[in-house]
Amino acid sequence: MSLKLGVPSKGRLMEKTFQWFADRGVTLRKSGSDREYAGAVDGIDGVELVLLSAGEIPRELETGRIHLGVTGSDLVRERLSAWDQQVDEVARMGFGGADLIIAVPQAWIDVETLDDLDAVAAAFRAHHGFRLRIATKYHRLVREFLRDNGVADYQLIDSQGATEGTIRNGTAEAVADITSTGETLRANGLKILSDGMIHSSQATLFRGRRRNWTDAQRATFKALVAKLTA
Ligand SMILES: Nc1ncnc2c1ncn2[C@@H]1O[C@H](COP(=O)(O)OP(=O)(O)OP(=O)(O)O)[C@@H](O)[C@H]1O
Ligand SMILES: O=P(O)(O)OC[C@H]1O[C@H](OP(=O)(O)OP(=O)(O)O)[C@H](O)[C@@H]1O
Repeated sequence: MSLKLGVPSKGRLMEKTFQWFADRGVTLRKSGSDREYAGAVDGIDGVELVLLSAGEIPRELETGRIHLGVTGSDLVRERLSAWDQQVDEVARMGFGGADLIIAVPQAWIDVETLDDLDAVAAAFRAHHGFRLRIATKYHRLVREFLRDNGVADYQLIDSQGATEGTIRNGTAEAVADITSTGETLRANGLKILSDGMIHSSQATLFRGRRRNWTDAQRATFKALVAKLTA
């Protein structure tokens, strides 16, 4: 059986992933039409390309349905519990960079740090009778980060998109989201807490730690890594 490599099927990560492999002598391409999620690999034998949503790749690595996968380091940490026991990093790829941060309205002039947020959260609850709301799609990472930093008086509101808009819409008081240029934060009148950096993400090639690989798959993996990291 071949070694299965999962890469993002569309969007910002797909093209740069294809380019990264091409620069190292391995050609990945979609076979068939643009909507068909099958692919082909040239430049090395025994590797099969599987096109998947970036968000699904962590789980596919965990279950062993793919052996290698490219996705954001944020998504692996968010989607897998004890991620470093499920996957190994093979290569940080140097693109797809984005920071997962906590931001609050610029108008909150007394709130610059997590300690300030904690104080505001306690006052907020006393005043409103419910906990300050933080909108995010990164539930695991945000909970762990706030727990480790002693912030407890909050609730998470699930937001799968347009997260920065939740404050204007009155459904959250703060957000935890990805930023790259910072434009979305600025446009929504938000500022990042000075110690509010949760994770600095980039596209990364991961290997699943399930070790039920055949000898042929191991040999292919060795040859591929030699090419990619030469
Ligand atoms: N400006 C940005 N905004 C959002 N994500 C970004 C940005 N820059 C890089 N990324 C990274 O891209 C990855 C998310 O990619 P994408 O949205 O295509 O995946 P997805 O969640 O699987 O989406 P979908 O479910 O729509 O396929 C994350 O690792 C994220 O950190
Ligand atoms: O710092 P910036 O360069 O402004 O980028 C950050 C924005 O990009 C992402 O949204 P995306 O475009 O993925 O849409 P989404 O709101 O559906 O997640 C992210 O959720 C932020 O909203």
